[in-house]
Amino acid sequence: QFPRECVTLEGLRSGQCCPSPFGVANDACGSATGRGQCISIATDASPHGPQYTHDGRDDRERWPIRYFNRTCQCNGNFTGYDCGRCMHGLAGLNCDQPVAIVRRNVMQLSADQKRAFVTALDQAKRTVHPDIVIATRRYQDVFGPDGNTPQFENITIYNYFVWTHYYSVSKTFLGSGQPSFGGVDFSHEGPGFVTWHRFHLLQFERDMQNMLQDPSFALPYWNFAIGGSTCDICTDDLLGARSNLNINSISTNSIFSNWRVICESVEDYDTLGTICNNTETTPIRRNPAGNVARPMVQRLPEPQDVADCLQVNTFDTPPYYSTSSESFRNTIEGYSAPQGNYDPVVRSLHNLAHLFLNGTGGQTHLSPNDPIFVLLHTFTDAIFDEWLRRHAPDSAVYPSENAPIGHNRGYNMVPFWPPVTNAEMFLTAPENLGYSYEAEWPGGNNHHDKHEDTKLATPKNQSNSADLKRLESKMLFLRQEMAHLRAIDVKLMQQLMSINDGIESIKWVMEDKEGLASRESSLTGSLYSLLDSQDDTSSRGSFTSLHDGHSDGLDGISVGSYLDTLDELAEDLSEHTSPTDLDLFSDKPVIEDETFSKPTMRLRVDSDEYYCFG
Ligand SMILES: O=C(O)c1cc2cc(O)c(O)cc2[nH]1
Repeated sequence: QFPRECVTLEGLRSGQCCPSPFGVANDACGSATGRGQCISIATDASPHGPQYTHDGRDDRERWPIRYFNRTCQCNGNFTGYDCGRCMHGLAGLNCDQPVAIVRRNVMQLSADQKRAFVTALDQAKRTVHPDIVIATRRYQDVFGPDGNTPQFENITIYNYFVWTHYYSVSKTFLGSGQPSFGGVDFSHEGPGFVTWHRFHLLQFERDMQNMLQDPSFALPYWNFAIGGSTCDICTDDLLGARSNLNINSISTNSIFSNWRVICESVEDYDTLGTICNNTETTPIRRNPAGNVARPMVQRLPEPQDVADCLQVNTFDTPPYYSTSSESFRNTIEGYSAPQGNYDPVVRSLHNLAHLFLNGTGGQTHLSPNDPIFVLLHTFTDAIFDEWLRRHAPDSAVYPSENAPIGHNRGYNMVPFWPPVTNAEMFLTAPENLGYSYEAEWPGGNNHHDKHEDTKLATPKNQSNSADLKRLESKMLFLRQEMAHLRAIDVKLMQQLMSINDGIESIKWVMEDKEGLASRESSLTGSLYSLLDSQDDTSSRGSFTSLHDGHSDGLDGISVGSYLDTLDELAEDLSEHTSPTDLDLFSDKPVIEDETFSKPTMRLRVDSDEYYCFG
């Protein structure tokens, strides 16, 4: 939640968190190099909805003002709590090199890619976050029992991802002996659901990129809209199969069977007023499709549910809550039916996917402990991004007031640092946030037409389209190869002409030496006739079929013919020249960058065209 260097006594008392990048002393936000400057934090002053009735009692109100009121504002493409990093999708010293981050269907990754992803998650579970520490006490106790010991703790990268979710959904503590207030949720049941989870993933992806030192690392997604009652990603090469010994556990063949959850003691936090920390307790529980008491959550969403949801035109509707009807946000979140109508008994799409998991992943304070959360939310985010692309909404459709606390457009999302508003995540991802999804959606650009075919790509036709993409890139590769071959073609042609020049010189020498009458040059004739013929019976095979509709005019030249020609020339030369004469040429490779200087000549390469070299 806060950079380690800011949670000193001095930092907390000053309310300023403007570190210097790269360990340089006294260069707040890298202002000396123009990276950024330390500014006052703006917070949302608009009224929130009626759900929260305890103003003044919660550290998360007007986030992050209870802890800090000054932060770095970064210039240009710089970002981060100290302006020491590049904005999403950019890399390099000056943050001016684009990096393509493509989030792909996890089922379509190769075995190596799957293994690398699982291994990276496990590394994140064990690696202490290099920059961020978490508060382990509410603000009133954060200076410790003696008032001089800030109550912050290290946390691993993955556990930080879990902790931020827990902190955003936790209840408002109202004092010992009083029940905590549960009518508050800074990341669900409001318009901020999509923007909060989007940033949550972005931050985690960024942490993973830094950990792996790979700026192109991309989180994959789980297309959970496949219907049926099978968790297709619950296999040991991915998120873990079911244990043979315990229906609620993950197979010991999966690395995730070793994971232990954090934030489990929610009753303690709520009664004692404490906060979850990095303490790991019990294994992940998961029993996909196993909630027999609730048959409606025993099946995954259908492909058609996604197609329907994408056609809900309005981003959100009053009261901007889990009771909103005809709201895209409430539909993708899953409190409405996929067609948009609110129905209190319905659980669909995102909510349904959570509840289907039936265990750790189905409880809001715990759910990211199950790494399926990551993939479930990347797919949710992919749907959100597709909705943004299709409907191209004005930023004003995101409510600026009267949404539940934390969900107004200008609210800084809790508990992220540096402050980031919901509005900043309400933008199409490829153009504004530096990542995209490799996903197939129904109907292409048919977003406003309810009558067109809007069937979501099933895993089968998704894999067809991935095959198509692979085929396209193979074709691109082949075209490049062809261009390369054409370049070789030209060089061969040039060398042939040089050889021809040489032959002409030899002829001269021989004629001169032997005083023979001038005769018709069989060699030159041979060269010309061979190039004319483009003979498919060539012993080297013909390359004339290379023509691909992207002609640069050289496609008709046959490399095979040139090589044949060279053979014949060599034969001719051996017949008509002495070894001494051949020595003139023998140290020249057939393909070499440098060409002999040669007179301009026109060379016929097929019946209609002449090419000019010289
Ligand atoms: O009951 C629901 O609808 C429900 C459960 C659940 C768990 C979770 O982690 C979420 O993020 C949402 C959610 N909804």
